Amino acid sequence: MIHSLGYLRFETAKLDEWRAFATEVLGLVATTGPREDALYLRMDEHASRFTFLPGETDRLLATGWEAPNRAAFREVVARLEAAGHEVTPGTAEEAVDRRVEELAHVDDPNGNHLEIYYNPVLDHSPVITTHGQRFITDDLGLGHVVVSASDIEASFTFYTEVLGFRHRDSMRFPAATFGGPEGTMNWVRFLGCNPRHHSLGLCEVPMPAAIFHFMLEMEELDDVGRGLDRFTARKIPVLQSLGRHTNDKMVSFYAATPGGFQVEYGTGAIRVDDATWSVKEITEDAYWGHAYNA
Ligand SMILES: Cc1ccc(O)c(O)c1CC[C@@H]1C(=O)CC[C@]2(C)C(=O)CC[C@@H]12
Ligand SMILES: [Fe+2]
Repeated sequence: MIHSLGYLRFETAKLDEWRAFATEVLGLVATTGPREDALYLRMDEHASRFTFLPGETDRLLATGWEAPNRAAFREVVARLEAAGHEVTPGTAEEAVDRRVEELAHVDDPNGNHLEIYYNPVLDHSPVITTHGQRFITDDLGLGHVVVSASDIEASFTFYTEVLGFRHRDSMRFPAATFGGPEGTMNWVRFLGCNPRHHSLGLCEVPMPAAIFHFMLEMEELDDVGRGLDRFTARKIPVLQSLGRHTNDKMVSFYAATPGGFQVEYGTGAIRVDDATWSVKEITEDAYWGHAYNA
């Protein structure tokens, strides 16, 4: 139903900081786009995977979810409407700005804004990343994103039953980590829509729509190690040290972005076959590493 996480759109009060961070530290490729005042970033042949619009605040404006074709796009819209969600058609101008054929807007039950689209425009010029790393994208989408879900049951139903995401696994964490009551546990649930283990994480926290992190996956461990060196050299806080996740087996670290949320920079994740996958509860975030450096 949904093919992949296609793009992320942000508002930022720190556009110049984001431009330097995204290109020099993350290694994304700055490109031009319909708006002169926006920052567009490429990872692959998609014309833009990340768009930053200048504004007053730093926040995620939309997760862009790609439908594989027109029929699938129409079906997703119909399913959303049948389930009682308010779907707003994107305008022709919005489609030009996102460089897709058509899009629709909808909010998830916790206020995170989604754009569903199909037929993205490609840019066939070579993707020359700043540090020569290759991002693993294409049919797996740009990576993954973890968002807040104050009512995680409602969001879980929305993404799995309406949009067709598959539950891959979950983990409990102390609610007190994010200001919840002492002694109770909350869920983080990992959902996929293609062989990438998760394209979306839902984090049960008593807060409004928000992004925790986005993840970029690279081909080589050296790409991640060199990335870690760049964060260290610039004294950008690394908030969780290098480690290997117990669910998708990714080796990654987490660091601060100019937006106040985090980036996960990793490699080596497994691919999932829905025919044989079975849902699990993991009890540790990592086999080793991922130490919190608060
Ligand atoms: C546990 C885990 C597995 C794979 C991932 O790609 C991944 O990001 C995580 C951690 C998810 C999650 C988070 O992003 C917000 C803070 C959370 C809820 C914690 O406090 C523990 C797990 C963390
Ligand atoms: Fe993650």
